[in-house]
Amino acid sequence: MTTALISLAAATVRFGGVMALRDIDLELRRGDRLALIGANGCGKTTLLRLLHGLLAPGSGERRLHAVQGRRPVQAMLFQRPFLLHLSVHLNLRLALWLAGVPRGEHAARIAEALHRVGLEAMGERNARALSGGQQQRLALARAWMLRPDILFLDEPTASLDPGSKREVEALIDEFARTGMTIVMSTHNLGQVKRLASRVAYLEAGRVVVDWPVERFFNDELPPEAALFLKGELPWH
Ligand SMILES: Nc1ncnc2c1ncn2[C@@H]1O[C@H](COP(=O)(O)OP(=O)(O)OP(=O)(O)O)[C@@H](O)[C@H]1O
Repeated sequence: MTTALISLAAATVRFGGVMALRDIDLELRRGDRLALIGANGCGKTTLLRLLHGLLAPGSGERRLHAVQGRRPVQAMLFQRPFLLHLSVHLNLRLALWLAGVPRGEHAARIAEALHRVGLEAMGERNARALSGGQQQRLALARAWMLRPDILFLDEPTASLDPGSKREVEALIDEFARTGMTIVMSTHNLGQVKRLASRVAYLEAGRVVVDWPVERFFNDELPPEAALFLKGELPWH
């Protein structure tokens, strides 16, 4: 049986006069690799923030379900990672400290995470002086260290060159294979095919389609979603 991690019921988010999300019913299940797609301003980032709990719905409901009797651990990765002008090690140590991880575990967790993303030689470098791709890998290491059940990613490869994009995609794929549930927004349909198991297409704050990835690319879509796919979205 697939287990629900987060449920949204008739959830609405409004920013002043802007209805960013309307009447969203969505269930995130364990093991999902959910891609959120749609035009600029359709509500993808707002939906990520709502699912993550950074925003509360103005009306409707968000429910977080327990995983083996505990609250699921969540982490979020932004398009441009937020890193401090400190060494790679200190950036990671700070994240562990903020998450309340016992001090005795820090060194091992940091070493494992840096190894996993291939940055083990960079520990003493200033995090802000790393390349864009390295910074995103560091942000993935920081998320990985917290052992999240759910990882939210907001256009994680948008500003990266093709090589760095491939490296970051490979890491996301690897994380998902360990059982991590993934929710990501993207403008790249190739990336959706490579990484997602499920696709939600949004338009003007509504979820128009929420289908398994094979169905999304093979079945007849509602006209507005079909029109969007025919547009000039990149595939690489
Ligand atoms: N903090 C905010 N204050 C006011 N309006 C906001 C805020 N955040 C988002 N919005 C508005 O809500 C709508 C949805 O924005 P959102 O950032 O979720 O879209 P998006 O699909 O992620 O866009 P993009 O593809 O450009 O990143 C837009 O009209 C946006 O201007």
